Amino acid sequence: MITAQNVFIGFGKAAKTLAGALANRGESVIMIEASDKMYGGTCINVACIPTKTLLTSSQNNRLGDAQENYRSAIVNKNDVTGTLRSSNLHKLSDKATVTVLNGWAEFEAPKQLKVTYQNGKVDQISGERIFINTGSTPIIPEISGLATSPFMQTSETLMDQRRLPKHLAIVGGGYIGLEFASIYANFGSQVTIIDAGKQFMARDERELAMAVQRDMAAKGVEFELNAQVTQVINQVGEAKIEFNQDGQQRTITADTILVATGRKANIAKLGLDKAGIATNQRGIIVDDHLRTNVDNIWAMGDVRGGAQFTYISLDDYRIVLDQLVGDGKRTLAEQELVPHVVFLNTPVATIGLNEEQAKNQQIAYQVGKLATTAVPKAHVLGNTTGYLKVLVDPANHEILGATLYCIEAQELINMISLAMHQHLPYEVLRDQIYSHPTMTEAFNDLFGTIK
Ligand SMILES: Cc1cc2nc3c(=O)[nH]c(=O)nc-3n(C[C@H](O)[C@H](O)[C@H](O)COP(=O)(O)OP(=O)(O)OC[C@H]3O[C@@H](n4cnc5c(N)ncnc54)[C@H](O)[C@@H]3O)c2cc1C
Ligand SMILES: NC(=O)c1ccc[n+]([C@@H]2O[C@H](COP(=O)([O-])OP(=O)(O)OC[C@H]3O[C@@H](n4cnc5c(N)ncnc54)[C@H](O)[C@@H]3O)[C@@H](O)[C@H]2O)c1
Repeated sequence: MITAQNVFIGFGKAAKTLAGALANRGESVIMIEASDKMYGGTCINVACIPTKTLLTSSQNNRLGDAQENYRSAIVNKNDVTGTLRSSNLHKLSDKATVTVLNGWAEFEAPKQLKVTYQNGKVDQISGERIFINTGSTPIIPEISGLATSPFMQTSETLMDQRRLPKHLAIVGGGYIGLEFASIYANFGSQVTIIDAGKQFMARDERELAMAVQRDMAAKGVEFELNAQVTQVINQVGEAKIEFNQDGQQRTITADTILVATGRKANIAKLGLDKAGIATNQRGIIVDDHLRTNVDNIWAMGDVRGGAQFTYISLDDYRIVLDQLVGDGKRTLAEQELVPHVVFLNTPVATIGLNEEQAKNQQIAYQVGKLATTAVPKAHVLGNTTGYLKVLVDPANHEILGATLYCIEAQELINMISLAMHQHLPYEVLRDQIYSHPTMTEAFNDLFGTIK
């Protein structure tokens, strides 16, 4: 039996950060990670970092042979993820009180785990505290011929292919679908998004959705909305994808199908029932402090069935650390107002209310709007697509929300988020002295348009 004060299942964002913090306090830590290709977790190995690395490469590689550009981008992406994987491992494994085990963990009892290594060897582990951070996996919809299709890929497997798809059909037009569509269209694939939803970017205001759809279409991305895929027929060299759309049966062919229809919490084969840990259809049930129903067992990150973002997993670490070494006041409530970013050629970043929601909910607001083309730095960067829009409260002048569709929106949104969390009147951002030329200085003019 190997024992430690703190045992972590899964090397995710929350786990690795909390493990490091507890080890720095001299506590003993066991980190159990199923795959030696996943040290550091999903984000750095197969999700956020590789996709954003590929997006950058796809934007830079406009000349030359498309297939060769793609192949070298994959090699570069592997270099980036390999470097981060190694540094993430060493950040923990080099600490005196940390043991990293490479095997599959499952519960045998509330405080007891079994770890099975690749060679079949098994260790028994016990911990005073156990933290579950096992992440999520792609949902593969039950569509005849899809799961067994040799043309089917997930976000993870597609990024390991060194052959550029000729025609990439993406089932699902959410975060992953849109980001991969941008990347692969830039590299030169023909891309078709097939989404079951009636509305494109249903969570966002129509003005934004229409602008994004128009701009992606201009880059060659095709959209099939309100489309229920009924069957995949696998042929030599390509698949036929049949779908129902507005009462009509339609078919397209593609040599690669990316399934991007959401991700589900990784709770299978964890032995949660042996520990008596309660789950629902979304994942492990936790309270506002991320405690499961079993004492001294927490669940953090995607596995707890909340919003699936790395920065949410990181904040989960803060909530748990605060209980262990602080005053325990931090809860999930702080995660209610967070930015969201879709990383496209022109990124989309939103926070709080959009104008449609304010209207529908009859919330009083004033609006400020600026076309990206009015921002000098956008010209310097060579991308003047889009607009910036903010809503403010007419009574106290605080910011109610922002929709930024412009180059560098992923950075700008964090300053708006800060102002919202600090309850600053919008005039603070309007009258700030910003360095020049930057995208941030757009706030002088943007908030100057409030009326
Ligand atoms: C393609 C893609 C792009 C994304 N882009 C972004 C983005 O730009 N920004 C953003 O904020 N979010 C993004 N996300 C979401 C983000 O990646 C996840 O929300 C985040 O990585 C979840 O981290 P986590 O802490 O829950 O655990 P993870 O990082 O998923 O770690 C879980 C770990 O547990 C291990 N594991 C599982 N079961 C066991 C077991 N029984 N025993 C031992 N180990 C186990 C797994 O191997 C894995 O390493 C993206 C996701 C995808 C798929
Ligand atoms: N930039 C980021 O922060 C980022 C990037 C990628 C992924 N992520 C995270 O990963 C999660 C998973 O991403 P995702 O894109 O897989 O999920 P998603 O929930 O964002 O989108 C899923 C899409 O698939 C569609 N869909 C569902 N079933 C379908 C079916 N049978 N046929 C056709 N369409 C179908 C839905 O209508 C929806 O548009 C995201 O929710 C997000 O939390 C974040």
